Amino acid sequence: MGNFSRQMRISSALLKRLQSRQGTLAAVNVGGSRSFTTTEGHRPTIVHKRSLDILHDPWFNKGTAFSMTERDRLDLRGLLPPNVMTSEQQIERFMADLKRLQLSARDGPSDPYSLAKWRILNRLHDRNETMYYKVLIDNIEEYAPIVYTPTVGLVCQKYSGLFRRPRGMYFSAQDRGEMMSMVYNWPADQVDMIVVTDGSRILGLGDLGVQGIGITIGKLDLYVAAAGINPQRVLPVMIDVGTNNEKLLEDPLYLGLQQHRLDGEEYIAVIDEFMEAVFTRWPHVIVQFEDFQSKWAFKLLQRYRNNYRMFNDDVQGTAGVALAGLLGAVRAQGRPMIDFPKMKIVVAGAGSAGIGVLNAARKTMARMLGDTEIAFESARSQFWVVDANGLITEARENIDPDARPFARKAKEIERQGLTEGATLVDVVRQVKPDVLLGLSAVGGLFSKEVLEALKGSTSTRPAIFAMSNPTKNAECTPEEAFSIVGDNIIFGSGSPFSNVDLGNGHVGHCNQANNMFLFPGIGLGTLLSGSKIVSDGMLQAAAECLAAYMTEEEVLHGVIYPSISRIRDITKEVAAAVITEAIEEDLAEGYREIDARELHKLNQDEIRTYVLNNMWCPEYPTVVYRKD
Ligand SMILES: NC(=O)c1ccc[n+]([C@@H]2O[C@H](COP(=O)([O-])OP(=O)(O)OC[C@H]3O[C@@H](n4cnc5c(N)ncnc54)[C@H](O)[C@@H]3O)[C@@H](O)[C@H]2O)c1
Ligand SMILES: O=C(O)C[C@H](O)C(=O)O
Ligand SMILES: [Mg+2]
Repeated sequence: MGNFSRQMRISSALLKRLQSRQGTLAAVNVGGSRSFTTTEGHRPTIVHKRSLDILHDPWFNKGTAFSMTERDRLDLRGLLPPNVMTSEQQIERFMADLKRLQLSARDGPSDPYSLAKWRILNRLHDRNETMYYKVLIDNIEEYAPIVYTPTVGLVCQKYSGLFRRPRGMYFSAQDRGEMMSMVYNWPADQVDMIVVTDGSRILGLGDLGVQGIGITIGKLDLYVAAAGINPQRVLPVMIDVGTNNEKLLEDPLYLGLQQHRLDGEEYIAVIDEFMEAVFTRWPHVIVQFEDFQSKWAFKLLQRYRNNYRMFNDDVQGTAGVALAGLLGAVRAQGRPMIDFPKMKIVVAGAGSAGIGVLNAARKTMARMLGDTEIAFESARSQFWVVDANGLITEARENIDPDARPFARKAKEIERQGLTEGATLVDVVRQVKPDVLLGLSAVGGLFSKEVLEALKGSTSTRPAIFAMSNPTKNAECTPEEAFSIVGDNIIFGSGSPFSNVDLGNGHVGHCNQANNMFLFPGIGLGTLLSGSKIVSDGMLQAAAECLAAYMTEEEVLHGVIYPSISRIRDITKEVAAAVITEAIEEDLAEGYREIDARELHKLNQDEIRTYVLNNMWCPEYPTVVYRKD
């Protein structure tokens, strides 16, 4: 017998009658094996479970076909994407995906079987979490590109077809006023890490609406694999406030709310309600904001960062990773780090990521120059920022307030032979920068012409960071960079690429400049320090730890970031640095049985051991049954 024929609906009128007759609150457990005949002549299916237990039970699960009243009755609200589907729609979605399978499995960005691998891993994740994480940790280099960037981008794009079992929670614009109770539908009493998105800017792929949940799952996979956060204490969250992606708005198989995005006060009210709800149920949780469009990324960060344990990965995590790369590029030229304020840096992209990097780099330069206002002002002139409209100058109309501090002055650019809106190639040609850094989400932006222009760099070893994700959005490939600019360059990309064979036994090293080297350690360090906020100092400590991680020899060989196979070790180091800083700033309040006073007594090695001892490892525990 198929699932659908096994399912019988309990009408809400019948439910009320049953409840009043039996004095029970829920539709489950009604009458044991007794059965009632509904007005439609159907008999209800008696279930002895609710919440995730139902979704995980192939006998009773209807997935997205659970009606809203059933979702309320069975404590399922928030555990499914918001769009209720008919069984016909479910089948159509499944069939469309099945038909696409062969094609889909072949269009992985660099690996033709990436989606097929993702499906197999995902099924293991659904069946056996311990085994899944063991596979992931032991083969992180091979499978990070599948569960994380770049394949996760493809997964988000194809989420409608790939969706099987829900993972994580969905809060939608329709849940206003309900979130405080909905959070109790999640089965875990302890949640350490939430990664939340509103799906508005997923990697460089734009607005993917509810399908963006995939990125939060991928980030939390790294939290478990790299930081050893217990997988039973992570929660991926999608806040569905609608989408402005017209294709999804018209797609009958789309799983999210088919309305335009909420904006302004209405939008903020939804995010506020979510924050209040999760921090009420789990006061010690850390919330990582991920892939929010720039318009909201900064505003929400300012709104919450002083009152909640939260940070924005794209703004703050990326800033730290890029900063570590910039310092690495100075070291790779054989110069002391203190020379950093002399670097000329051209940044393409002035969104949440680009501006985050610019602010962090400017502050670091200013600190190195004596931390005065004059130093801060003089650091500004090391940056040239190019966005979709070209070079940003003070002459720009309607300039974004976050970009304004980096707008070049008229006098300066005149001297440099540049004008408002100058093209990237002209800027590179005139400025002859030490570093060209891309966070534009425009694949191929560092064209042959731009790279040719970079050959005129005044640096002995120019650095190119093509940081946009996923692979097809990278501003250039390492092959292009090494072949056009020269063998001596430093190269980093957001998504993984292979090293380049330069001939004569030489290898052009491709670094992965991705925030994955920081966010797991920032989260773990914050958790274990017990700090109530994620301070600028803690973020700076994380970045400096990453910058100092590589040896002199590695850096001189162009290796400025660790390989992903070392991600657990670098994460431990970053977490220890974050804890040390939290202690120094008197923010550390302790974690579980270790209190603030004890934390203060720990030396560096003891802090590292403390971190290691608190990292979850994928080993089977002994399981016993107890009736409670
Ligand atoms: N490697 C990492 O760790 C990392 C971290 C965060 C974000 N990213 C990537 O950075 C990219 C941007 O993210 P965001 O949140 O800042 O996005 P965003 O959409 O807010 O910003 C994109 C910026 O690029 C500019 N841009 C567009 N076309 C351009 C062009 N032709 N020339 C120059 N600039 C152009 C836009 O004007 C805008 O300022 C994404 O691809 C994302 O995946 C990478
Ligand atoms: O997710 C990534 O791989 C990095 C970053 O957070 C991004 O948005 O691109
Ligand atoms: Mg991101």
